[in-house]
Amino acid sequence: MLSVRNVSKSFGGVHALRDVSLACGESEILGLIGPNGAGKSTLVNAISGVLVPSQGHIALDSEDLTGRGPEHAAHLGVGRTFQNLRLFPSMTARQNIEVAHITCRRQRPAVAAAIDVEALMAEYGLDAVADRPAGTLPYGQQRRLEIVRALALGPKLLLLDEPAAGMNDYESEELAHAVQRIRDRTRAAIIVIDHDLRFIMSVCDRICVLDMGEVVAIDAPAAIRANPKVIDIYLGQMN
Ligand SMILES: Nc1ncnc2c1ncn2[C@@H]1O[C@H](COP(=O)(O)OP(=O)(O)OP(=O)(O)O)[C@@H](O)[C@H]1O
Repeated sequence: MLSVRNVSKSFGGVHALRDVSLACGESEILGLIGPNGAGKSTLVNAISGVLVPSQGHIALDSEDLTGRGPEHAAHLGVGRTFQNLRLFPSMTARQNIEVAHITCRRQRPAVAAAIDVEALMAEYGLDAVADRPAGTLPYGQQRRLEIVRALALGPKLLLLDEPAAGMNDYESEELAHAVQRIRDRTRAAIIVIDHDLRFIMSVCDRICVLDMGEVVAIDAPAAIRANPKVIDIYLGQMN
């Protein structure tokens, strides 16, 4: 279980996160929404060790993640995708995935043994392009490759930063099913950031709304839709 306790982060005079607390349990899909600049990416960066919080604590099960760096987070089973893709472009698709699988094998060999990299690539339609450099693949395949790479880490916690960006309705519906399948199979805790409210409402068990670095509400999708503060922020976009 992920626990974020009283986390704040400032960049100079900008308070990107103010006293944020939340939890995400095994097999839970938690959405993270909020207007541009609300602090969503900052929170995910703090959880994945990319940023050191100015205050507060982050833990996965009993292991402290606070400011320990992205490698430490990966070793503990925090997998993530990025808003702007961050694959190793000159390595092949398979090599990108193997790097994550090796990390898992080193730290959690039993988990790694249960992951079949070839089967994962086939499931996500990447088997035919496994030997092509990642940077030469079409955008949609690169997005799927990032997800497969995160899965090859055997994540206990999976962070998906705008996975539906640039997708049409059909693709985002497929993605919603894929994310739920991942949860059912891996029992990972999953945090999803996205601006596509329909996607978020359909895929998440609970949703956390951030605004100006603060948690406005954390609740089930139906309650979020009916929350006056949230409606105010989204100016009627909820329905
Ligand atoms: N490295 C940085 N240096 C200075 N300010 C930053 C930095 N990263 C984020 N900020 C600021 O912190 C605030 C929160 O930004 P953040 O990117 O976390 O928001 P977001 O909710 O992810 O927004 P978006 O939906 O546009 O991606 C913004 O005011 C942003 O300008």
